[in-house]
Amino acid sequence: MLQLQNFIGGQLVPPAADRYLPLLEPATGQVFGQVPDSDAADVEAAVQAAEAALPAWRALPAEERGRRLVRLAGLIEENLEPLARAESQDNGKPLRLARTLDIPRAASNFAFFGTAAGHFATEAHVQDGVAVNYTVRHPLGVVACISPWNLPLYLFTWKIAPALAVGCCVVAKPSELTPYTAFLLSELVQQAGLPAGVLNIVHGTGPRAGQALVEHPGIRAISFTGGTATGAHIARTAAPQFKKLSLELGGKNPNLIFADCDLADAVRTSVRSSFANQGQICLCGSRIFVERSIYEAFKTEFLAQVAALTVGDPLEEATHQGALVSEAHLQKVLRYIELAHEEGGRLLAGGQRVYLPGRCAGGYFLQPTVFEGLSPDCRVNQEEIFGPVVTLTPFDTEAEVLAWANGTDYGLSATLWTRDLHRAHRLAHQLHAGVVWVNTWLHRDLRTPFGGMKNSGVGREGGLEALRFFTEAQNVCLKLG
Ligand SMILES: NC(=O)C1=CN([C@@H]2O[C@H](COP(=O)(O)OP(=O)(O)OC[C@H]3O[C@@H](n4cnc5c(N)ncnc54)[C@H](O)[C@@H]3O)[C@@H](O)[C@H]2O)C=CC1
Ligand SMILES: O=C(O)/C=C/C=C(\O)C(=O)O
Repeated sequence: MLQLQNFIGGQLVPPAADRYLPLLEPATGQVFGQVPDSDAADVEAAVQAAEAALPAWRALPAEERGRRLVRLAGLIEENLEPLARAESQDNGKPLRLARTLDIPRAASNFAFFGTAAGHFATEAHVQDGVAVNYTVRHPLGVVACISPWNLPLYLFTWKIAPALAVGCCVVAKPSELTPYTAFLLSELVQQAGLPAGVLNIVHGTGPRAGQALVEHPGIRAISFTGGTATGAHIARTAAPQFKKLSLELGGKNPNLIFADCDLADAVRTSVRSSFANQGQICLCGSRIFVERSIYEAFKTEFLAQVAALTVGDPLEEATHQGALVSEAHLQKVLRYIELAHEEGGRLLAGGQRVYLPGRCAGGYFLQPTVFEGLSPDCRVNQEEIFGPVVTLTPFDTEAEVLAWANGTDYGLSATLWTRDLHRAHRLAHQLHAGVVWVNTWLHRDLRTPFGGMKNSGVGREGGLEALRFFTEAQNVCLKLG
């Protein structure tokens, strides 16, 4: 049986306590491997390896660090198929999605930040004739990157790449539910010529390995993506040690669909933003507000396209909807479906667990689910479900829909559908969302600031924001004359 290992000091090593957790395939419910159940001893070894590697890594010219990261991007591209298969097996997502989105984006993350390393510049502030101040950005040192299960390699690399690019050494922990591609990355890291200890990967649970990592005094910064409750817990642990924090948390994202939109595009893209990756992307639009004059037309076409989504074996090319990540997560989403009924929602589509025949008989499948008739302030419209469940609500005025869109504790992303440019800008600036898409969704440019307002997070990832996050700014003031 497949047995994953930690990657510490350039070596694949078993966990110190020799304890393992089962690794389940969500599409079948079957165990297909074991993942280390690491603890504080493994974290200690990883931090020590990172500290030992730090002086040489930070001293390398940025272009040279960048070259190694670009090489790693190339190796990921060369291994697209095995990585995509591993991601699909581990997470339950359609193989097609892993092949076209997750793994290519993991390669882009390294290529982008590898290249960015050589373009990263600092500021100078000249006080005419008096002094010149210039900023030096020192790598923070050893940092922790903790990532979730929904986009495993995509988000794991999104954090690691900028940290390595600026000269930090990393101890990274992927989700214990989806560690397979991070393990495969260990092998590619060696081939890319990253020196031993520059990137260390410790597998295990949040409460044991994750907590030990967050608490470790040698860790100078934590970049975390995951649930809001976990983010709050990490912040409470890290704050007394004055660790720098980047928290990318949950969302309850609105789609605002105006009557003057391109309806066909709005429907097609809203189906994707509702159900891509089984609705398990923090950016998925789960509250769909439609201007009343086109509500029925939108609903009819939306439901027709939802009915055409195939829930099936993630390995099949025809599958649109794979399995949810775990039985526990499926049960959580099913409880929200019950709650939607209790809160007075009318079920328009789905609502049931799917039992597939054959290989996938034990898998965690759910129909794409649509409700209408729920008030904007009910729990289903307020809490992050993180699954294939969306609500439709008609609106009458811009002010009304803006209040509803902003009326949650979250503020990650929002999608506007309108041909009126004035309205698009007016509303975009008033939306409490770190990312606003107009007439598109999940259109990513890796240079842009990425992150959420309110309970959706602290700080921004992407481009210069990420490079700056992993550095300590120092001002040097030189008196002139
Ligand atoms: N980006 C997002 O928006 C995500 C949101 N979620 C939401 O969070 C809910 C809970 O999902 P979980 O799998 O429990 O996500 P989680 O937020 O607990 O897990 C994310 C990562 O944090 C680690 N972790 C957990 N506790 C930790 C701790 N005390 N210290 C350090 N690391 C820790 C986990 O091992 C994993 O690597 C989901 O139902 C979903 O609503 C989950 C994943 C991603
Ligand atoms: O950076 C992106 O393109 C997407 C990020 C998605 C998440 O952070 C998430 O789903 O948790």
